[in-house]
Amino acid sequence: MLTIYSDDHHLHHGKFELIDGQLTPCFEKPSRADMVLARAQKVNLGGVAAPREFGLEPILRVHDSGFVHFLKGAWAEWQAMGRDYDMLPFTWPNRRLRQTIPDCIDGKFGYYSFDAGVPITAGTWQAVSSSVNVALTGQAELAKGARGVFSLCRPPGHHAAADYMGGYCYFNNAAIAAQACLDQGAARVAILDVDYHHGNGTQDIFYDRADVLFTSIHGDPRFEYPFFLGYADEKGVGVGEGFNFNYPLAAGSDWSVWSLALAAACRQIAAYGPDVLIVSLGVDTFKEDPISQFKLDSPDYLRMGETIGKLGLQTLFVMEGGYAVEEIGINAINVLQGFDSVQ
Ligand SMILES: NCCCNCCCCCS
Ligand SMILES: [Zn+2]
Repeated sequence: MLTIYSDDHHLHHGKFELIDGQLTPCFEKPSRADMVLARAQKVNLGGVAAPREFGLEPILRVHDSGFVHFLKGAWAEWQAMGRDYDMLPFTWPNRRLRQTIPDCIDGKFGYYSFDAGVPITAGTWQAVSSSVNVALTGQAELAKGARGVFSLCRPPGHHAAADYMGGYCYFNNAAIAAQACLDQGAARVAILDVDYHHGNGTQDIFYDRADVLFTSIHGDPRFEYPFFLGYADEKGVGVGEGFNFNYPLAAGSDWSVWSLALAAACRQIAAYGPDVLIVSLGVDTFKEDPISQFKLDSPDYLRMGETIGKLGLQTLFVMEGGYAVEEIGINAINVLQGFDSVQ
């Protein structure tokens, strides 16, 4: 399987995130993607290609222009205030507060984010733009007929919605790739989000639409981030009703439980009959993940890939989370090798 990868992700390396009351060194760090690339090369998964440049247009097909232009200009605006350290938001427009965009950068940052997990640094814009190009280059390979392609995106994207970032995510790489499929003539695109955390951003983007089926298996929002979306009763709205399926699972869930949810999601995907499948590939479901509470083990990822491969769909794998850095490469590439093992 071909891997699309850009070194530009090294330009984004936040120092701290706020977790459980403490400023903690960022779990979302460059070594994550380095380890995945190294594993892909070690097992000769296939070629590695650099992304092509697609510009802002495909991003603006999914994201609000005010949001995009805020992110593009944020660092320069911050520097102009004499600040040379990471940007972090700290105030958000909660219930019954005005949804008016302030002039002050701290207010704008809060308006365009939903948590403190999104540091903006000097290189963030370049890194997130390249991460989108990695996803779109993978999508272009699929459009040329590839059975499976791996877009090794970093930063991840599934927590980012049209007009807010969060959870280490800035632009929603998978959603932008899905929209590109539709803009190029696909009638239906299915997204399977296997990351430990609910893909709230991806759900939000497509919630009122029938041309994208969203399915997600994740930690139950009653106890797990992102807390405020991801319940099983979220089925879509308007014409989108019936095209959203959430499979929240209890802490401690292992393959025996997780695989049942995968089978259910695959039944929905097969019934939907998509032209293409996009997998938001997070491997923070791993039993040793430092911020997660599922119990999948490395061999389970081979079986995950096989199950997805048996759907018989052209599939774009878009890298999302996974924070056990020593094993992230083994686990992510196991999925792709499992997929490739299905003829
Ligand atoms: N107590 C854990 C807090 C986690 N905060 C953000 C997690 C983002 C995951 C991206 S896949
Ligand atoms: Zn995650």
